[in-house]
Amino acid sequence: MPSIVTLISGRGSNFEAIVKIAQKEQWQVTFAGVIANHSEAKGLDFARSQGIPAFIVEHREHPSRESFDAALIEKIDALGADLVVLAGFMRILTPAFIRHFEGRLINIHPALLPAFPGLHTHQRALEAGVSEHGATVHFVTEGVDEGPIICQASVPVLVGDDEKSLSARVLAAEHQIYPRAVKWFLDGRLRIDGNQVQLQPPESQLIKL
Ligand SMILES: Nc1nc2c(c(=O)[nH]1)N[C@@H](CN(C=O)c1ccc(C(=O)N[C@@H](CCC(=O)O)C(=O)O)cc1)CN2
Ligand SMILES: NCC(=O)N[C@@H]1O[C@H](COP(=O)([O-])[O-])[C@@H](O)[C@H]1O
Repeated sequence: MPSIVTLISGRGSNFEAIVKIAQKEQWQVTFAGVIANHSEAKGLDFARSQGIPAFIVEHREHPSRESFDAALIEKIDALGADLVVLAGFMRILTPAFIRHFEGRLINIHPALLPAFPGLHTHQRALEAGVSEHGATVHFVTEGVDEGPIICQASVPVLVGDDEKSLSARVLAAEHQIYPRAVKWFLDGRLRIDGNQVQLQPPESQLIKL
């Protein structure tokens, strides 16, 4: 049975959405563990409530990114991961980490990449005056938020939106598309052809909500 290790930094709502749909649809998958980069990550509480092993690898206790990432690799390998899911994980990962998990490391980004890579995407979208925003699931590569796109969903930016209202609308979209992308991976439907992700059998990778 394939196993997933999830990395979080905060509330872990994407992780929760994946676990709940996996339970509802009775996926054949093991959630081998959740790892947070600091102890205040509330998503650890949800993991514990579900009997999913929860761990903290405190990035502030490491002298370098390389040291932190090496500790992450050791923990993830000890748990066993066919897929590593970044879910609100807020640390840039080193080339060594990327190489170690290449092709089985995914992330959800709160924007329609390639628009708005990095942080503070909702505020930046509002400041840019875009009429649509959204979320992207992608394979993770050394470059930040540059990896091959697996799927996306768009949401409207409404008159009167602020960062709170827009982020909530995007987050609701994330909770729909991330579980879909994880299941595609688990079902062996994703192939990377150069920088393009091919889904077999084909279906739209721009998900209608
Ligand atoms: N090598 C890669 N690492 C990560 C990627 C990636 O595509 N390549 N995706 C990110 C997730 N992410 C956006 O989706 C993201 C997370 C964090 C940052 C960032 O600047 N982090 C700062 C610390 C910020 C903080 O602690 O609040 C940092 O690491 O110095 C940018 C983008 C996950 N990693
Ligand atoms: N660059 C990474 C990033 O900004 N991730 C974003 O963190 C939020 C909290 O996720 P969570 O509720 O799953 O913890 C989500 O919107 C996710 O897209």
